[in-house]
Amino acid sequence: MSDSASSSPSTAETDTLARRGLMFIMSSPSGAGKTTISRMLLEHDPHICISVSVTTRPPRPGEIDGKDYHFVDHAQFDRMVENDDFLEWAEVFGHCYGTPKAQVKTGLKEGQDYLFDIDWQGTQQLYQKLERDVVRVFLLPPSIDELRRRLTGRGTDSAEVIAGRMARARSEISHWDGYDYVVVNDDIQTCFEKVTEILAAERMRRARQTGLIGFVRELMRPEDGIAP
Ligand SMILES: Nc1nc2c(ncn2[C@@H]2O[C@H](COP(=O)(O)OP(=O)(O)O)[C@@H](O)[C@H]2O)c(=O)[nH]1
Ligand SMILES: Nc1ncnc2c1ncn2[C@@H]1O[C@H](COP(=O)(O)OP(=O)(O)O)[C@@H](O)[C@H]1O
Repeated sequence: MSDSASSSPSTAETDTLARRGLMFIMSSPSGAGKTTISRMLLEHDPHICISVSVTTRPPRPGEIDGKDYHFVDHAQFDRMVENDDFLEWAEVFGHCYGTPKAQVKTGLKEGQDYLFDIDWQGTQQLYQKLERDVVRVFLLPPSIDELRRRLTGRGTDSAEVIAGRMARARSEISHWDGYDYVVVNDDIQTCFEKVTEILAAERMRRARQTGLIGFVRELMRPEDGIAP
């Protein structure tokens, strides 16, 4: 190896520079595809994990306790609120949803990224508390008709529940301007690629790359015997 190669930082070093984790929030009107995109991200990216919310909503068929949500009853949820166990919580569609505090705060310091599938109310609360760690992404459906088709096609909700979700869609969409990025989820693969690019760029933000100070100091160190 030449002198210049051994004294300059390698690509491997730059890839593993210490970095503070980020909170990657994805919101959308119900049915626009945030659960689908979240699952794709988690499957393809080993550096991000989901922040599993606590909810009083009953599980849907196929949902697993502890993986999709922590399913609790109202009394348990109220106790967690009283104990200040949540970073944020909100009532959506008549059920309570909350983001547990414990894991995220330590994980961020260790460089762990977290994905949040939460609504606009939770997004505002997290942004107020942890602004510099938060990246806010809003997904839009290509049309209202397509949103209805997706909610119906998902086959998890009754006609009444779907009508309720459709009725709320317009008010949810009205919060699009409280987000850093907005992506129209038309083709699923294209949407996934765009979301992945946002995540990659946000990881490179200077303020998040806590290892840069030492790295740059090393780059600027005068070489032995050569005056600066
Ligand atoms: N504020 C907040 N919202 C949440 C949380 N977990 C889920 N939500 C939101 O609650 C809403 C209903 O979620 P869900 O019942 O899973 O149905 P979905 O709309 O089909 O994903 C969605 O807008 C979620 O983003 C949370 O911890 N906090
Ligand atoms: N780009 C897309 N094109 C077609 N169907 C989609 C697309 N994205 C998601 N879907 C489907 O739409 C339904 C709702 O998606 P989901 O991810 O559950 O939405 P949300 O979590 O926002 O409520 C699911 O059946 C999903 O497979």
